[in-house]
Amino acid sequence: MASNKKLSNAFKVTRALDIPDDEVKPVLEELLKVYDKSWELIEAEEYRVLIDSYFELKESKGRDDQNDIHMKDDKYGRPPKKLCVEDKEDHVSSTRDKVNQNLSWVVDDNKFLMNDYASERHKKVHVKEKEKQMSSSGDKVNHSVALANDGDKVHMKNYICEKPPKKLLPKEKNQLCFTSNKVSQNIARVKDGDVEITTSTVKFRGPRELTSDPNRSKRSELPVKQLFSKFKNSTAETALLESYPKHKLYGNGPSLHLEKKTCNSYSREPTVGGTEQIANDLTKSAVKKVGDSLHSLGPNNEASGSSNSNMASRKKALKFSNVPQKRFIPGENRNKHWLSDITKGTENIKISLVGNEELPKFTYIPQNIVYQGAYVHISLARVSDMDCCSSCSGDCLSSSIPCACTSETGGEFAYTREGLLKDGFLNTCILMKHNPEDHHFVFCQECPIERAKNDYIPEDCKGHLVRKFIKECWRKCGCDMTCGNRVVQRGISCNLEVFSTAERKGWGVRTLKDLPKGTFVCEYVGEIVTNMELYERNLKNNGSDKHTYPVTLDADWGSEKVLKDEEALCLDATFSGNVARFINHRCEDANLIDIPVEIETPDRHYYHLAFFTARKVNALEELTWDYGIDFSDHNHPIKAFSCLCGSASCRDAKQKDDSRLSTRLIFVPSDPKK
Ligand SMILES: C[S@@+](CC[C@H](N)C(=O)[O-])C[C@H]1O[C@@H](n2cnc3c(N)ncnc32)[C@H](O)[C@@H]1O
Repeated sequence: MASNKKLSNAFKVTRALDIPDDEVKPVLEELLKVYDKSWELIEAEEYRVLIDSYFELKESKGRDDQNDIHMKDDKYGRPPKKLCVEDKEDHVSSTRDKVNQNLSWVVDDNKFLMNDYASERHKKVHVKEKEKQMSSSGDKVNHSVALANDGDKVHMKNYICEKPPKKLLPKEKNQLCFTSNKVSQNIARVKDGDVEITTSTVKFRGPRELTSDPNRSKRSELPVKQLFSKFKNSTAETALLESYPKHKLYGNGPSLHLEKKTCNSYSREPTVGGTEQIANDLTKSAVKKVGDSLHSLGPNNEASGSSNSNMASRKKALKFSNVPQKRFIPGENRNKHWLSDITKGTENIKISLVGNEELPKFTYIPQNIVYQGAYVHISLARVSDMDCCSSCSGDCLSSSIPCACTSETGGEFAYTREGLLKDGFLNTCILMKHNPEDHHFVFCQECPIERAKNDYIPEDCKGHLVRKFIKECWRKCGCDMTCGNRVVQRGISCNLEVFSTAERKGWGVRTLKDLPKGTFVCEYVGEIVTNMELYERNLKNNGSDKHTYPVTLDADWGSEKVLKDEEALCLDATFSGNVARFINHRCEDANLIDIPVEIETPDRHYYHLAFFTARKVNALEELTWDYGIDFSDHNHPIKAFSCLCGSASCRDAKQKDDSRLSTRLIFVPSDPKK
């Protein structure tokens, strides 16, 4: 359908609700930006997102207007008396642990200590008592951030007024206020003694897209003054976002992540790493030492020396890093969630989450990580010359002679030049998984699974499916990262979304674009635990978790007689994992297949488990894989869920039918007449 037609269809719906076209248009534009021009998501559920977004916008404007009126009531043009500390906490609070991000300045022995619990940074600046006042200037300002001190506390203030005050009034000094979704930015500098302080007045309009400006990190080098003059016509966020080094936004600290919002002026929850982070950094860059009085910062921007408050804030920060940044959810359905990037910037690509399930509680990790007892030994010395292609260069796939890394796949690369898994290889994997023959199973002499259940008299091994491996080039190979035999290690490149499934399976994953057969989607990432550790986790959990997230890396278990505990490994994404932890199960005809991939180590106790499309998958289709569950195994340590996959070959439905049938056969009363 042409866009015009789509536009007029959308207007038809909104007009029916008496919403003028010109008010709908900007909302639509933003949604299209966020959804990468995908109309399907906007059209879904009778334009639900559009309508919700519109009303949310309206609601937030209403709130803003009220704020403005409140401000104007003050005939002295002073900042409001009570500026919603509660609001701030409310907005910043995370949905998971109710941890709030707090940004405040505390005077500690005549020093300013900036506490930023989310980024775990502390700065101490010596300032004389009289230097604790900050003023801002600027005529067209209606939102200010300033510092106020009272007794032993100095707070960051944020208020709205037509002109920022020259001097903070004593009564206002105890107010901590840090909310806003609007207005403009102004930075003014006050020099007193040897300390130069910049105050900022901020106009928040919702963050911009952050990824595309290559000059951003260069700009971040600009001194504050230059920065300000460069951006004096922009909003604070624009200025900061544009000047902010990307690694700081998307770097190690998940909470440093800034996000794009659907609409400029949606009721803005001052978000974790959003508004606060900006103001934090504004202020950090703003407080500039001219003499010797500034405390030196450690390598991680931490103030040298530690204190109890440092420890406390560090603890809070650690807790906080697990928490997904909650975003607005438009409209009446307050249970609906939207996160623009669950990966917190750790993947190549953002992965959004939308839906009304309880928000997931886990830490996003883009790569597997050893929990405790697992033996994963990665070293170049263990990669023999036979196991790599050190004489190759550039892209191994461009050479007419297959390199040593193809030995695992019969002297042929597993991937095509287009980066897809070759049909032949893929079809064999699918066949082996779904129609395994007897010789596709191996049996361990002493199975780690049975051993974990009973150390003394383990039962016989139930068998493990023999798997075909892909082997990718790696560090000891002569080729580079563009090599066509390095697909999984380059990470996710598909546009994925976590969403709530209609079938009550909880969260699921869907693709936002069509995917051809053989596309690498993502790997299953989690904590690398030993089979024994997993067993103990399951015992502790006692089946109370609604959803479970472990996979066993048993593709090579049969090749060794007895595996040590630390070599029998599993991946558990319950507490830490990547997007794959949301992929639901489908019996037999799932559209993804999991394939073992050898990358860093030739020993097969540890390998990667990668998902490839088993057929062409259409945009918005849910992605599924067959967990390989035996629904009739009631002795399994993890109780199988009741399968809602809806597949015609659903094994759970089949075994339930079978058992119903056998029950009926037993209990059907015999006909007395016969
Ligand atoms: C790896 S998680 C998948 C993501 C999960 N739906 C969530 O909300 O986090 C596996 C859990 O999802 C649910 N699940 C997955 N596939 C299912 C299916 N076909 N039918 C019912 N529940 C399913 C089960 O609770 C299972 O323990």
